[in-house]
Amino acid sequence: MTKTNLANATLFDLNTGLSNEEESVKRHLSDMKKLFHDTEALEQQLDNGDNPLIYEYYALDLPNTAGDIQYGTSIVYPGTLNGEYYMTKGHFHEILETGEVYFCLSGQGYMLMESPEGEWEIEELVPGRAVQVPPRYAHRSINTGNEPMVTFFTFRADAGHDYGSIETKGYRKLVVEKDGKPEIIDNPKWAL
Ligand SMILES: O=P(O)(O)OC[C@H]1O[C@](O)(CO)[C@@H](O)[C@@H]1O
Ligand SMILES: [Fe+2]
Repeated sequence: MTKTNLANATLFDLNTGLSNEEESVKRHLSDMKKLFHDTEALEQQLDNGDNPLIYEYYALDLPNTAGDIQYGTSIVYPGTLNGEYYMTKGHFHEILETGEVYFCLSGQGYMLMESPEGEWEIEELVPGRAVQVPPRYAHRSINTGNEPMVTFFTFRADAGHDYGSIETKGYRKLVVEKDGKPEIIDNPKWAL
């Protein structure tokens, strides 16, 4: 029997979601310019020299042939921009028929999902809850709590990321704070 060297393992902190072994990808407010609906409030905050870290995640350097699986953690920090909760950019996969699983380790929020045809889904993320994103659905995680929201994700490693329509049009739905609680509203800026 030959011992191969193909397996991969990474240690993540169960509370923070962070790993000392790898460098995370960090997205600050300045990376989210067209993604929050109140672009004026965003520019104002940046002009005031306030550029908070909105989220970070791991894009591990793993093999990505068909059959390989990518995995990592994602950490969305708490906060709002004029009522819109901090969130990830969100994306489709280049291989559109790709599903993905997120398992919430800590914090609370939602996974907002949308197909190219405009069907949408939303699932709550709380510690211990696993959410399967269906194939073809763009997905964005949204932190509606007061603590960092940590998820573990896994999906086919060759799927790629497609930000095209998200960066130009956004999502059809937004999750905003209303009377201290999350509310789903239509994106006033979304247009065909
Ligand atoms: O592409 P976004 O919206 O910045 O989010 C990145 C997240 O999605 C993933 O790409 C998984 O599809 C992770 O790497 C990460 O958690
Ligand atoms: Fe994804």
